[in-house]
Amino acid sequence: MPQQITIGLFGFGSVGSGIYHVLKKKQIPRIHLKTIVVKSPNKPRSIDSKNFSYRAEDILEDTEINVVLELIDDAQAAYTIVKKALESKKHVVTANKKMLANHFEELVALSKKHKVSLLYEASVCGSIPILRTLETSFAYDNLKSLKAISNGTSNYVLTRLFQKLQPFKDIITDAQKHGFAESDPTLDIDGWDSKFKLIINNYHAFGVLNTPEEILNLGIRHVKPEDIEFAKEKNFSIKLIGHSNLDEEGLTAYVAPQFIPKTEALTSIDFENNAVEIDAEFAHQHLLKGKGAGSIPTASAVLSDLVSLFDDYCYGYSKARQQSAEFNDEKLIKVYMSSYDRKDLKPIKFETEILCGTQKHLQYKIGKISVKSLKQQTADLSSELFVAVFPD
Ligand SMILES: NC(=O)C1=CN([C@@H]2O[C@H](COP(=O)(O)OP(=O)(O)OC[C@H]3O[C@@H](n4cnc5c(N)ncnc54)[C@H](OP(=O)(O)O)[C@@H]3O)[C@@H](O)[C@H]2O)C=CC1
Ligand SMILES: N[C@@H](CC=O)C(=O)O
Repeated sequence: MPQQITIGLFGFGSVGSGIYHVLKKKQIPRIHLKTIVVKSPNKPRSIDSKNFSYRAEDILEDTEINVVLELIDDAQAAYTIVKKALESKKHVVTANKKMLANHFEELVALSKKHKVSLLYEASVCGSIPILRTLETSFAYDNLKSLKAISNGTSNYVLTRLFQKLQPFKDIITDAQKHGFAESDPTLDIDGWDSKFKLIINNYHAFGVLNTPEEILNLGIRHVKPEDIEFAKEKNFSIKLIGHSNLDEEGLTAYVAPQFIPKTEALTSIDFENNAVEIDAEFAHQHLLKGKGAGSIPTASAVLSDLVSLFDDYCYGYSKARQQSAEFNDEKLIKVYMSSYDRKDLKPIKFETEILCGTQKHLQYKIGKISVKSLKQQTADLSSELFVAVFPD
């Protein structure tokens, strides 16, 4: 158990500055923030520039620093930092889901080899303690499904679009101002960020480790006013969902917008809030909800990881040890797709076509298709097709 936590912090953006202020406010005994490393020497800062260094070695080669907080927006640079930190036997707390999803196995193995903790609660659903909950409360229950609204930016955009018609890019600008969006917001709106989070969730919930390449991610970029009108008329909301379902045929997992009946709890999750709906064999249904993005709420998850180091906390990965579920993308799902141009609907071939229709100038069709086929058929689409999962 470390007697003293001496922190080296990488990044002073939305999350990095958040944890700085939280630590300053809490003044926790035996926790000392020693060094902050950022990238750009000439950037205006909210605190004195003498607080900053620009050399990673100032943290990585400082033997007094025993904990690295990795809170930067560059997944490749983060990988290099985290790898070196673990190899130097420093504990790591990170919020970087893109880095984790791409290097999961290697980094977890490194942390075990060097007997240090690698914690990342903030990487999935901001302030919601989902990973700790899966690890502790559901470690020996059998999870049947996990549905997550895990991207605050997309949920913020959809909430605003359902409130009133407004330009998509103006809402993204607001999400950036609030510090919710990734530096590259296409990660948010095209479902990549949700996919990285789904990969992390799946490992803790089902013991299945997917690669980013094998998971379908569809986003909300092409949602149109008529799609929203259609949803409202039918008493649905539209949410971007990371959906994982385990049955005797294996684990089906994908990220896509979904039409959700207004009677379901997930429809009430608005703005940057996130939620995770779990269905487990013994515990039945649970819903965790809370702020999924933003400076201070995300910092709270970083803080909880940090203080847990006093108890030598590290993840047990019990599901990975217990289960050997196979990933299965052959499952058929019911899908809605729409475009102003009927030609855009043609290239996607359903297994079974159920319905074709129009909503003002919008053409749509609904049918059944396997997750695998949908992934293959939407891979190189250049059209403005909006695709969403439709309830059975
Ligand atoms: N924003 C949010 O709500 C959430 C973000 N996350 C994750 O947290 C991480 C940080 O996000 P966020 O705070 O929003 O990002 P920001 O863009 O607000 O800040 C990024 C920070 O990283 C620094 N940085 C970038 N590259 C380097 C480098 N090579 N060495 C040192 N510092 C570097 C930047 O330095 P400089 O200031 O000099 O430009 C900046 O301070 C990301 O992985 C993100 O996905 C997770 C949950 C929620
Ligand atoms: N960009 C992300 C930040 C938190 O992970 C989001 O919008 O959810």
